[in-house]
Amino acid sequence: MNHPVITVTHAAVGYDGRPVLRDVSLTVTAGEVVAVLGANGSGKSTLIRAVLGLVPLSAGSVTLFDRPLRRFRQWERIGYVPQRLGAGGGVPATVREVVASGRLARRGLLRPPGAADRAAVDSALRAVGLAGRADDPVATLSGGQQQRTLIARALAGRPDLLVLDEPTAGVDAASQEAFAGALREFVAGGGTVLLVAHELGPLRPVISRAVVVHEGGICHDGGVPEPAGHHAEPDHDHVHPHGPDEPAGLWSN
Ligand SMILES: Nc1ncnc2c1ncn2[C@@H]1O[C@H](COP(=O)(O)OP(=O)(O)OP(=O)(O)O)[C@@H](O)[C@H]1O
Repeated sequence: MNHPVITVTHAAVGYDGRPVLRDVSLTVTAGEVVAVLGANGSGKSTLIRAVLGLVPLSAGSVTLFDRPLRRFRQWERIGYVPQRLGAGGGVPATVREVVASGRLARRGLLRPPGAADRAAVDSALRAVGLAGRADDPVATLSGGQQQRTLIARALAGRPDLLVLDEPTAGVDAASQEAFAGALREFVAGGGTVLLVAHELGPLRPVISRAVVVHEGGICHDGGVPEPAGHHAEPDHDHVHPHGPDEPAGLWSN
């Protein structure tokens, strides 16, 4: 089960000549749920966008499912939920329509949806707890429910890898719980996840590994660090040693 899904080797990325990531190496293997953490502007989104080929590397390389990025063609194997699209903005589409659009890469534009498409859409809606809202316009949903709709859209494509940029930022608690359940189910079915997060909340038990981006590099790759401010909690008992490489304020903005 430890087949490499994402391999980033000595990657560097910059915008307009300004370096954001320098010499980043990271491997994500099948079945892992890897959280990318770090302060605002540290380069978390840049890292996952580089993995997907959405920003060019100035050095290093990326492989997806053992294929160099420039030769990777099986995009239907990847579900990507970018950072917040913003409010529905009056989009008249129903929840089911948005989720069904996640099947397009699988079935092609010109073929009408078949039983497999409908089953994938229904199961994705159930996974995120929105089966009861399927026929409602997305614009009538809360921000968290809209975010869940986008996650269901990615799941409906039956990807092998899900890449999510801050899927729970500003999302209500019920949606966070629903999302954690959907992720657990996705991974139980053999999926792999790379996600950017500020706070893990209900996702914490689902995360198998955390990567912390700091000053253009990865300063931690391993267990999920404790959130900043944890020491201030009244029941904190100081039984766990903190690693020497754990930067202060990891979770703060
Ligand atoms: N398209 C772009 N053009 C120029 N600079 C950019 C671009 N995208 C990001 N940056 C800059 O690159 C740096 C890293 O941004 P990035 O969005 O990767 O960080 P992040 O860790 O995901 O931040 P946040 O937690 O705020 O989402 C920031 O200084 C940002 O301003």
